[in-house]
Amino acid sequence: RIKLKHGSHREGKRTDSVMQKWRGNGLGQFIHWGLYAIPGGEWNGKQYNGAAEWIRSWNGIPKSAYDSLIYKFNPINFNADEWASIAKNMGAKYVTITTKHHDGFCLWPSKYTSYTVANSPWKKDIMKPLVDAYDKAGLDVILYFSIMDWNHPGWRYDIKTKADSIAFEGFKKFTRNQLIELLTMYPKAKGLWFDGTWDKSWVKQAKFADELEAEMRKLRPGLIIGSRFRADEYGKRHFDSNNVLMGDYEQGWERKLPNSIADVHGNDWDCVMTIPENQWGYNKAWKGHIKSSNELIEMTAKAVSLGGNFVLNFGPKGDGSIRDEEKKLASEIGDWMKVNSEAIYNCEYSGLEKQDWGYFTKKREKDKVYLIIFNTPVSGAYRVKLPAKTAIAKSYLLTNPNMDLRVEEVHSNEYFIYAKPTTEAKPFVIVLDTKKKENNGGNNYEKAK
Ligand SMILES: Cc1ccc([C@@H]2N[C@@H](C)[C@@H](O)[C@H]2O)cc1
Repeated sequence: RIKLKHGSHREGKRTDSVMQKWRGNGLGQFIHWGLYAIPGGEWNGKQYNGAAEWIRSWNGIPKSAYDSLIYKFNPINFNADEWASIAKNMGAKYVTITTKHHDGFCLWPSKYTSYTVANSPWKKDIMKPLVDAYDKAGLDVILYFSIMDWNHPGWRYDIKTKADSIAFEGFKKFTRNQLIELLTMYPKAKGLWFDGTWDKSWVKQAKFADELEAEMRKLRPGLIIGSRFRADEYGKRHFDSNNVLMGDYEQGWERKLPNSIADVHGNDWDCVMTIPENQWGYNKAWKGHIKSSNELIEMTAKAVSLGGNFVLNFGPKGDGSIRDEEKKLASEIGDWMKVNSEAIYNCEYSGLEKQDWGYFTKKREKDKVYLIIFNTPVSGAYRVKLPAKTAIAKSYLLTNPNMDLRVEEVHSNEYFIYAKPTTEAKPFVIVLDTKKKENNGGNNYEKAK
């Protein structure tokens, strides 16, 4: 172990109730909204083929033209309650909302820059109605904040000269002021989701960032901050130089999922995911592979089966409305969650060996295991291997708890559960009530002949 002053200050999962609640959320909504939603990936009839929220970085749009989009921000169809109800009906338990993306435009009336909603035709604060609407709908709010800020004159990608260093000191103060401002103006926020922290200029600020994280945690006890915020004094990010997770959960799973429990190193984590291949902000072109609700439900199940949360991104249009394709997916996911969310909420990694038919989840602090079935074997038999001391007390479809399913013990601690797949091509859930095995090792079920 090497001595670190600015490495991780905590090992293992947080056990406090705020983190327990976060851990049990299972499904969240991400919102990417800002000036980039106005061009929507297109400028002067030309398509930007990168991610729409990065259009400012494209040489197809003059930077000054992009920056002047502030004078076009007037989302007449913005309805915070509608966004919150879409998320609630999808079955999301929390939302992560961009307060400021890389372009530096602030969705709140920050005192520390003029590049905010206050100086747009809209004039009003966007964050307050959003935080209040999601809170009223019963969803926790996490604030996304990009450290990298293309609008601030003090931003630098690296610090090479004395002038860079002086400019960046001003930028650091500005950043600290904005973060304290956000936590003060929106005290209901449960956490911060940091982005834009990969450049050398910020990676070199181990001491400053460590002290800033401490200041934020002191101001907001219980605040949830992920592994992406700060690097240690050797520039190590996400995991410090002793390979200990930075922050409260791992934020490395962007548009990808871990494949096995070994990939998550016993940490909390979230996976943030786009519906198209790689568009976070609104893009007029709804092209390439658009994930179906079945795919997104499977990603949610996989994430929860490996002890993480799945956070699905929505990119509202420049006028503040949410596109129909996203609303349709949210309601399809919600239809499934209305029936099956018992296998998602407050569930965790089961410790059981993955089987081909789908994913196991386990209810926290309960002897209840869920089989979320995506691939029905032609045999109609679902294989389950249990630890030696665990027996099956009861097995049934989540949608029909009064009808016991046939269970056959094919070897010791290995069973086939027989169930007819549901008629429509949608995943379904088998529940196992487990119990400790009596010492005679007897099961209630027939032994293999
Ligand atoms: C290379 C790269 C940088 C930043 C991103 C940002 N992180 C996502 C959560 C979005 O905000 C995207 O713009 C994505 C890829």
